[in-house]
Amino acid sequence: MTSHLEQKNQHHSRTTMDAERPLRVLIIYYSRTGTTKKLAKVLAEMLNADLAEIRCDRYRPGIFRYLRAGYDSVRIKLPPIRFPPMAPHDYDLVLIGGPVWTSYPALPLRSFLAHPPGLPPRIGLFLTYGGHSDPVVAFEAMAASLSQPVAERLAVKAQHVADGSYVTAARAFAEVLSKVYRDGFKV
Ligand SMILES: Cc1cc2nc3c(=O)[nH]c(=O)nc-3n(C[C@H](O)[C@H](O)[C@H](O)COP(=O)(O)O)c2cc1C
Repeated sequence: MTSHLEQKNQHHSRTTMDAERPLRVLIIYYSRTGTTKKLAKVLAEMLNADLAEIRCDRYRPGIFRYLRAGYDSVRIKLPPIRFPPMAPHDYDLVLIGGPVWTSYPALPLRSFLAHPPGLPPRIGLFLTYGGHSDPVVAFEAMAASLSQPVAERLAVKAQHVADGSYVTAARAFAEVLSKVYRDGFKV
């Protein structure tokens, strides 16, 4: 069944360049404990996007690995990651997201951004965070790793993912991206 939002997005997914083709969106994310994954999934539903998960065994859940994540993060020790065999460059828009660790993007995300595959000219960013640091620092670190300008960004507190209120913020973000696409990207 097509949801109201999907119908709306199909309508919004028109571009001045090609009025018939829907916006092709890829969402690339890392999530250690599932919070960012929940946000990525709801965004994928709203934008009719494909999902690509960055995986990293080094920080799989558990208290020891939590401590390891913090320890490595402070030392900027970039871990090996796995990324599905996808071609992000083939999409109109790529969203990249993950959690904040020690004020910066989580290390697996930093590993990805250190050697990204080809990316399209339009990028959006999203982060989840506990709330004890300002996500602006992490957004700026992500943007500094990219050669493309960032179209839009969204930060959601883990608590708001847990209580469900993140859906409103996710919808506003998805609608801005769809509208920007319909009206023509400025970046
Ligand atoms: C090692 C580590 C460091 C963290 N550092 C911060 C931080 O500096 N600021 C903050 O607001 N949240 C911090 N957090 C909380 C996470 O950003 C937050 O719980 C996030 O939503 C987890 O996402 P995930 O479930 O997708 O892994 C940290 C979490 C971990 C595991």
